[in-house]
Amino acid sequence: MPHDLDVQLLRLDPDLPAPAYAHPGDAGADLVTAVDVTLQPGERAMVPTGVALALPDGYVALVHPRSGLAARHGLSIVNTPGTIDAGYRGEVKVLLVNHDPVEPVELRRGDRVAQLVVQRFERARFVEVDRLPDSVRGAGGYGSTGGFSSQPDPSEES
Ligand SMILES: O=c1ccn([C@H]2C[C@H](O)[C@@H](COP(=O)(O)OP(=O)(O)OP(=O)(O)O)O2)c(=O)[nH]1
Ligand SMILES: [Mg+2]
Repeated sequence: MPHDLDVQLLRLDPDLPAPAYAHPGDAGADLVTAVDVTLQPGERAMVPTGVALALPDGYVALVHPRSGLAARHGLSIVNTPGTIDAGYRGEVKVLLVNHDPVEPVELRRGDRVAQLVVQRFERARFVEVDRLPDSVRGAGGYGSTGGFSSQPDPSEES
């Protein structure tokens, strides 16, 4: 079990719950929307969560979608995962989007709309070189290893 990290939290909207983990061992603490919002198909909206944080140096909080809402309603986050920098002191906001092609998504103040994953990160020192070391993958990417095995590549059909 990871140790608990103290993260300073300011409740800007004291009637709303603080971010909370639903189960022991969960990676994401649920965030709620502070406002009612209805998203039409394809529509996006930036919703406030009623909280601000001061993360310790060397940590980041990532705003992830909730899979249940994604599966049931097509609700996701435009910039998933959103990045909350350690130095950010403003309100945590969630840029929601309704991916359902037909149904609107209706959210009420207090609904859990996203989850916050707090992680350590490394800060890179970018060391410029004239040539990168060889690797097995090389420059291959973007599907270079093939696609779905159930769908044969038409160029290989006889
Ligand atoms: O989902 C998000 C993403 C970002 N932020 C806040 C915290 C973050 O520290 C700040 C800046 O985010 P980011 O660096 O992703 O956006 P940017 O477009 O690069 O803005 P900036 O120029 O302020 O860095 O906005 C949120 O509240 N929610
Ligand atoms: Mg930025």
